[in-house]
Amino acid sequence: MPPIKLPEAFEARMKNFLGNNEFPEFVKAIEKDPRVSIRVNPAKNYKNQNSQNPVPWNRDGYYLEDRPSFTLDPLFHAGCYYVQESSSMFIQHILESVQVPRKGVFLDLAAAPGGKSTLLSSYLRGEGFLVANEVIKARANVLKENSIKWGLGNILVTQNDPEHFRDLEGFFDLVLVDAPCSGEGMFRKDPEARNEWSEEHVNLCAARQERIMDQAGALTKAGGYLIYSTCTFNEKENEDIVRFVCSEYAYEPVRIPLEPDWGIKETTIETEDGNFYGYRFYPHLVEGEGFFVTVFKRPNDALVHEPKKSKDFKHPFIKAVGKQESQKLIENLGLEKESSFYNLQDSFFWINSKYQQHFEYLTRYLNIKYFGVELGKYNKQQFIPNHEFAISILPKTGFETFDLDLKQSLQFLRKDDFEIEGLPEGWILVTYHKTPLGWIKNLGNRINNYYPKEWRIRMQDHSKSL
Ligand SMILES: C[S@@+](CC[C@H](N)C(=O)[O-])C[C@H]1O[C@@H](n2cnc3c(N)ncnc32)[C@H](O)[C@@H]1O
Repeated sequence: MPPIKLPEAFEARMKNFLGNNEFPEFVKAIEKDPRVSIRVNPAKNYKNQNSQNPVPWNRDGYYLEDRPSFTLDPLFHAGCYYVQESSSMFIQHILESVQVPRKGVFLDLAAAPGGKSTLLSSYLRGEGFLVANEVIKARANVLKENSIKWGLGNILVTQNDPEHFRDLEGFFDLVLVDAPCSGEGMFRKDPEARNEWSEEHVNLCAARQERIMDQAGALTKAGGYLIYSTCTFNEKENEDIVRFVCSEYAYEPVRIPLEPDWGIKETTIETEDGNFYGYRFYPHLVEGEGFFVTVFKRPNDALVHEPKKSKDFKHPFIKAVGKQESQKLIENLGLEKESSFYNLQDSFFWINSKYQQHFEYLTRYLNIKYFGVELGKYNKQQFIPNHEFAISILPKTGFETFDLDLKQSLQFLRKDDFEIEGLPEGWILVTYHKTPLGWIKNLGNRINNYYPKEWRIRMQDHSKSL
């Protein structure tokens, strides 16, 4: 099939922007196959086979030689890595070079499907807490699934319009807005995006980005950082939005160190408040897709919004678990002392006590889809563990484990029935290469498979996996 033609107006603008020498290189690169890359989850037990091809700006990122069948790799379902194009992984280089404190509360305002949220979650590790928000319901469900698979338990998934954050001015240590955009940088990876492009759509996106940034600009606390990114090339959605933010809010520029051989282009953006910096990723210069990112710092004398501590936590659905019952959970499940528990219906959820106050405060304002780790529930005296608990990085002491081979793992992930000789009776955590996949229960005469129905894999063909 002939490639989908690039929109004429887009071509004319890019030619003007890049110049006659560079433009043909850009077009040639767009017609090539995109480079597939993954970002490994450092909190999971994963032996990466691709360490010879690292992404230069992210120590967890690796290029693959071709596109394997991720669906048929159990470790993909176990959250051992995330398939993410490499330019987006630059966010980690920003966090590390600016040394953004890990102890904070971060917000990813436009988060689905969760590529950048899982990166932020790894950066925060056990120290900080992330609010991953997505306004569109179906996309928020995908974000929830990916947050659960990543497994660190430091994410609060919300489904809100940016406007709903208006009472949280000055609350967050870092706000990331990976804005919905016209997607010019995805013309290679997703050629259909070329058909959806028009000058009007660019203008529409720019107007929406202004609306989002008008809210987002207020949410960063004094000394905190605001990161704005898009996967598009035009200035209306990039540099002009940076100027808009500067016209609305007091921010300071942040310059990010680059290695010349990375091919990333720094642009200087003149604003009323001096020069800011944009980082542009072009497919003919970097091993990645089109991307733009800029970093702002909130002045130290700006607002700091501390969460107010209330004695009794009140929420229409979420209930705090009392001291005695919490102690029982800690002992029975072998969890750390610094654990706080909540009930949603009869299910128990875990969060790290370090961010209990922030979490409880946020529940007043936001529409919550998921938080921490859903552990399971008690049926009489018996604990019924949840899948979310199985694939989290929380310890699962006291449970039997059994390592499946590839065939058995795929049977488990398809939610098929299967038999294994010699298993003890009761709940068993099944693993693949020692990484948890989920629960089975051996009833003696049969084995029940507790893999979530809605996540089961349907692909039968056993072709090349990672
Ligand atoms: C570029 S995508 C985010 C990708 C994500 N950060 C990642 O790395 O996986 C932009 C997201 O913004 C959401 N969005 C659309 N309209 C929005 C709006 N008005 N306000 C906030 N987010 C919006 C889209 O549904 C989409 O999920």
